[in-house]
Amino acid sequence: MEHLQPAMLEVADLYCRRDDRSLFSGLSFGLRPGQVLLLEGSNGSGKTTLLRILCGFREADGGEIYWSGRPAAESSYFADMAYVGHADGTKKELTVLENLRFALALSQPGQYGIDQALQKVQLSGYDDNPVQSLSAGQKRRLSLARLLITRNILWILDEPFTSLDKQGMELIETLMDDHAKNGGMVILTSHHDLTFPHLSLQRIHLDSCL
Ligand SMILES: Nc1ncnc2c1ncn2[C@@H]1O[C@H](COP(=O)(O)OP(=O)(O)OP(=O)(O)O)[C@@H](O)[C@H]1O
Repeated sequence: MEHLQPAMLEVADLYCRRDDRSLFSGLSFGLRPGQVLLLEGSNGSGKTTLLRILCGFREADGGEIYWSGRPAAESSYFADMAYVGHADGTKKELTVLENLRFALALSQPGQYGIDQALQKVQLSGYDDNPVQSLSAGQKRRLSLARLLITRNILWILDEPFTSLDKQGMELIETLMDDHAKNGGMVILTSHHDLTFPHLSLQRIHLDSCL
């Protein structure tokens, strides 16, 4: 029955060039609640660029993005998605707690409260630490806590496993799994192999989208 459910995110015929070089063209895919899409491709193939287009940070050179059947810009798309990129998106001079409160002030509350989220990402006890005193992996965990405390449907994650230890990598897989089971969607790039036994995992290889 799954195929009868319409795609909530529909990307149609997307085209992007950079410095007179086509990065990808004719790129089309759909994503339904509960699905995870892994973007693969060699270095420089355009994975980050595609994610930045999906987040609205950059315009595509052609094509359309639809959310629930409407053009993304005319829908709740930008309120419904959350992005975690290479920069961790936190303010380094503020504490862990201040950063999360700040994120919450800009968004609707999500599934977890701040304390619960910090516990989930194993940052309990770091509430009053300035972000600049955290390790790279702890900063990455904090950016994941931000996803948990705010309401969002689509997670867009650029290399989320970077800087994480084995336990942290398993944690992300669990969080993505839980998010998908709750009807969420995830688009991510990763050079790591993923092992989601239960997830409906789609893969797109950007090297073949020229
Ligand atoms: N700020 C920029 N200005 C000009 N060109 C850029 C810029 N950022 C990326 N590019 C170019 O765009 C192309 C795609 O880069 P992108 O970062 O999207 O690739 P990627 O697939 O994410 O690579 P990686 O696997 O190395 O992270 C590359 O050729 C890169 O040189």
